[in-house]
Amino acid sequence: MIRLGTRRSKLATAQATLVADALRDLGHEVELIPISTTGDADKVSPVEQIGGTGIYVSALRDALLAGDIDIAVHSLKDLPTAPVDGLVIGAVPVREDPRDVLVARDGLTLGELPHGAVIGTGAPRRSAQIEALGLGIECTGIRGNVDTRIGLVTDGKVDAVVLARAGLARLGRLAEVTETLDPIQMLPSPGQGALAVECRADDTDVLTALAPLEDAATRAAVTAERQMLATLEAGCTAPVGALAEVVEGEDGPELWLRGALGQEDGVRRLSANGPVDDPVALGRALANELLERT
Ligand SMILES: NCc1[nH]cc(CCC(=O)O)c1CC(=O)O
Repeated sequence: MIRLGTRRSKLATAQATLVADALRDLGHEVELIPISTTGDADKVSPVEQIGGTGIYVSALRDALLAGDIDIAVHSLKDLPTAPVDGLVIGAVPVREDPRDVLVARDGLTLGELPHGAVIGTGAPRRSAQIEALGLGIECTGIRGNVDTRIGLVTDGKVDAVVLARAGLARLGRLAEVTETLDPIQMLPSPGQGALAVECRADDTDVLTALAPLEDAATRAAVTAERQMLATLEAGCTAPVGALAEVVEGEDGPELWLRGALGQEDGVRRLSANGPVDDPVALGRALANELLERT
């Protein structure tokens, strides 16, 4: 029996169920164990104020280390980049669409929103990239789950919200999307759309069970994105967008990484290519290039 720990939100439960079903298809018995996190208990305070995105994962990690659960399913973008002693990401399954989407009133796109329109988003990465478009669109901080955020548009509290396409896909709510944002304008959060299945580093049975869920291309991409973030975090606190993809280069597959760094006077964007088997070097190099030009 594999005990799978999950947050209680609809999205977390949907993601946990995806992993549980994949493991059951492989012949394993899986039990879902819901766990409450600080991020779920306080849905009002800005995430930065109550400890950053790590608030969503620390309770799950504690349960893993205590042996109360065997695996934890996280949205990779919510997982802090610092490794935890005794834990590893046992599998990174194939990624959903990593892009952000707009859910706007009256079916509007970003380009159709009027000057002075208000977009609800609590993510500095999203507001920095929207403001850099120079459209006179304002961003206002919001929190809450996907239902709450879409409800703000339906109730006329904001003109639009920006959400991860992957979350809406997993909740069966893609019909609400009014525009999928091109990464040229809106680079997603490092790891967005990907899941991390975390387990104890010495749990060989579980590591063996998780191996078939692994997608090598997704692992390479998110490793580059997260290394870029980790290197930038050491050098600044500005908002970061990143997206890596395995593309067909002249000499076979290579990794293409795009990065965005929010600055006071706009958003700096750069990209770089590198070998698929060294995503860490690529992420570090692009981060250093972004920092050098700061
Ligand atoms: N910050 C919360 C969060 N964490 C993961 C997702 C969506 C799923 C994903 O990106 O994998 C979301 C919601 C959102 O940003 O719209």
